[in-house]
Amino acid sequence: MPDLLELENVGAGYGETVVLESLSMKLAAGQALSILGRNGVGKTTLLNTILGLTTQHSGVIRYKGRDLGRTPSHERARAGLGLVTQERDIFPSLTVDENLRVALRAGEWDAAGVYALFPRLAERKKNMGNQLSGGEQQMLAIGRALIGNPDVLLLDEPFEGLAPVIVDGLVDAFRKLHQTGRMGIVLVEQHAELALELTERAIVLDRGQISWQGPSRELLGDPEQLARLIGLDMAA
Ligand SMILES: Nc1ncnc2c1ncn2[C@@H]1O[C@H](COP(=O)(O)OP(=O)(O)OP(=O)(O)O)[C@@H](O)[C@H]1O
Repeated sequence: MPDLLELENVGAGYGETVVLESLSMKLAAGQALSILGRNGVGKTTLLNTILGLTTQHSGVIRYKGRDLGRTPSHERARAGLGLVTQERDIFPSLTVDENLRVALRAGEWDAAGVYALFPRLAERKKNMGNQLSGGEQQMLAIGRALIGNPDVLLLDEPFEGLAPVIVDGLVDAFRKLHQTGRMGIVLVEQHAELALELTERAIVLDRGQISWQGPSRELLGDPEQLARLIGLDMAA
């Protein structure tokens, strides 16, 4: 069986600006992968590149064995690549329920499934998108990606700026998704230890290139190397 997602020597950026250089990675079905690194090293750019939202200068991105080439981002989304951005992209004047249903794509996940995963969203069903707390917005953003029934879920710093109790709830949801699903998950995260605990493999980026990749467990068990790779302040 081919890997779900494979990048081979991918170079990408914004217009002529180069951000990522010769980056190669693989993601199998059911696998979760952390993308770690200091601020500005290209983590978001990597997710955007997979979704076709940047300028790809070189290399190949294969999804289910097929070269995505110049496939536009909306087609990549329709084919099963689901991105949850840091901005969350909630429609402010639609209700929670409407925000969810606009993204519906037939499959295992439906609104009932999302509400079961995030009961808090069920209670806010009729609230407008602009009447939600940060944590509720994040649940809705993830729920909206899920209801699109993606085969690959790309999460850009989903725990950023949220209260610890909310993070705990999202972490539980992440574990459920990972344990039960066949989805491949790519998790960009500043909280390195947490990300390493949640995933099997990790990639560390440094100035647009991979400075380390391997089993998450290995990096988790070597705090000195982790601190060297991503900085002391970010390792915890
Ligand atoms: N739209 C854009 N146009 C031009 N350059 C950009 C754009 N977005 C990001 N960059 C640049 O690309 C580089 C990588 O940014 P990116 O957001 O991918 O890093 P990051 O690792 O996700 O950072 P952070 O952890 O702060 O979110 C940075 O130098 C940034 O200034």
